[in-house]
Amino acid sequence: MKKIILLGYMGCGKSTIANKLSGMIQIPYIDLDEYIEKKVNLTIKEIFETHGEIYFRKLEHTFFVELLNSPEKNIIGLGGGTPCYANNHELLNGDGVTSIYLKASIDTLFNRLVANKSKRPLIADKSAAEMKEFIAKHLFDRSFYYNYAQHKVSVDDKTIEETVNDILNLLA
Ligand SMILES: Nc1ncnc2c1ncn2[C@@H]1O[C@H](COP(=O)(O)OP(=O)(O)OP(=O)(O)O)[C@@H](O)[C@H]1O
Ligand SMILES: O=C(O)C1=C[C@@H](O)[C@@H](O)[C@H](O)C1
Ligand SMILES: [Mg+2]
Repeated sequence: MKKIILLGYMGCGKSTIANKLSGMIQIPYIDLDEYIEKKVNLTIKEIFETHGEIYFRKLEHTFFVELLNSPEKNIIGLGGGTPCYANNHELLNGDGVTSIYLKASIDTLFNRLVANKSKRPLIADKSAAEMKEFIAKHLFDRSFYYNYAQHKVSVDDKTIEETVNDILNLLA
């Protein structure tokens, strides 16, 4: 089986869905953000604060390529911005990869992120009104890259189990 890559905007459910899927199909899940944090022994927030976003994007590319080149079968959950930098979108169609965009509407993302923004440096200091505007613009810019995924699964108004089932059907 190919490596399964889940991508999409912050809060679309990559970590939640990947964890559930991993348990069901018995393939290990690696979260790229967590992988980077372990490799450099800093949280994402600390990397942004200490070294800035450009440095983070370089790390993100390096470790994404490292994971793709590893021989293990696994599910890789990307960071929300991973496909949008360093030509990472081209890697979504490489040999040995099944890439799936978890597509969420602005409202779904806003509702999930508004109460849970502190670990996400790009939105941590925004008010609710600013966040909605930010998500709308950002999602518009990023959709171009997300659409390079081989498959798209809509997550709006679905339970975790329903989304996982949609993915299992794609993989069948
Ligand atoms: N049906 C659902 N599917 C997935 N996640 C859901 C669902 N309903 C609520 N959530 C919640 O949405 C929030 C965001 O999910 P999660 O952290 O998995 O997103 P993410 O895409 O990994 O975000 P990030 O890119 O910031 O790591 C979590 O609190 C999760 O519990
Ligand atoms: O959307 C983004 O650009 C980000 C999403 C997170 O997963 C982290 O990778 C980081 O906070 C940047
Ligand atoms: Mg996550």
